[in-house]
Amino acid sequence: MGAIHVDGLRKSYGSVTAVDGMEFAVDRGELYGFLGPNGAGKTTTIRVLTGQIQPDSGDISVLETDPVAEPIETRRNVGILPEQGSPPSFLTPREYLEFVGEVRDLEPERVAEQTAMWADRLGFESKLDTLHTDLSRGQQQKVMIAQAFVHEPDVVFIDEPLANLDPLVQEQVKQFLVSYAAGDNAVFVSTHNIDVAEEICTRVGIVADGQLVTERSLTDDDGDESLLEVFLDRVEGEDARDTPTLEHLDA
Ligand SMILES: Nc1ncnc2c1ncn2[C@@H]1O[C@H](COP(=O)(O)OP(=O)(O)OP(=O)(O)O)[C@@H](O)[C@H]1O
Repeated sequence: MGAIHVDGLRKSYGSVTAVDGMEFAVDRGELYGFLGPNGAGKTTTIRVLTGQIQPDSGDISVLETDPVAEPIETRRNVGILPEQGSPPSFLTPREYLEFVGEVRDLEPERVAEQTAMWADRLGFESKLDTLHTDLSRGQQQKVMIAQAFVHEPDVVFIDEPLANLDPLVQEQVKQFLVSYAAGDNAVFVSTHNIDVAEEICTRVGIVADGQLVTERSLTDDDGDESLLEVFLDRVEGEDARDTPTLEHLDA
């Protein structure tokens, strides 16, 4: 059984169909890239898989747990770095990571170790006791990365992992994600960044209009086309045909 399994997933918000028959599976050891344009249904899929919202239909499992029937158990097992998430403004990074450790039933010594390790790895030691409200957006993102991994989960869902980070930290985070997946964990990364996906992912699923339109292995020889070419062909090509041109406006 894979780490993540999705079959026939559907989710609408009123009259808007966000996810429309999504299907894929991710194994341990994979760094799976979920690549698609704005509004393709990536965040909605992650929110369903992490038990934050209920789907309309579909068979899904995460580490052999059903996120619909057991949302709390699912969230306990996984790490989540949400899109546009930020740590509570009224806590410091140290306090927030202690809180996360408590919620996740970690020993205080383990949390202290993890906090020191992450602060060192991402360079926020000097900010450990500063309120988040006084940290930059990038510094807050570093704390959010730390909270996703503090309990060393077997599956991690990450929405745009490199947003707001400087190039040096981006490199460190990319290398960390690659090594974390190689340690028999499943890392699921939603992104718009084709270059990053091509650089770090073992496999990529391209999403458009709430469906997986194609998948590509980046470890096996999977054709001559670059990921950008595959993306443009399968996604932008369709959008481009629908995009009104000046000639349409003149007509
Ligand atoms: N809470 C909501 N209420 C109504 N519609 C929503 C809601 N959340 C998302 N949608 C709609 O569902 C569709 C899919 O949105 P979703 O956020 O899953 O896409 P995405 O691929 O993550 O996009 P982006 O890359 O822009 O973050 C979009 O049309 C969006 O407008």
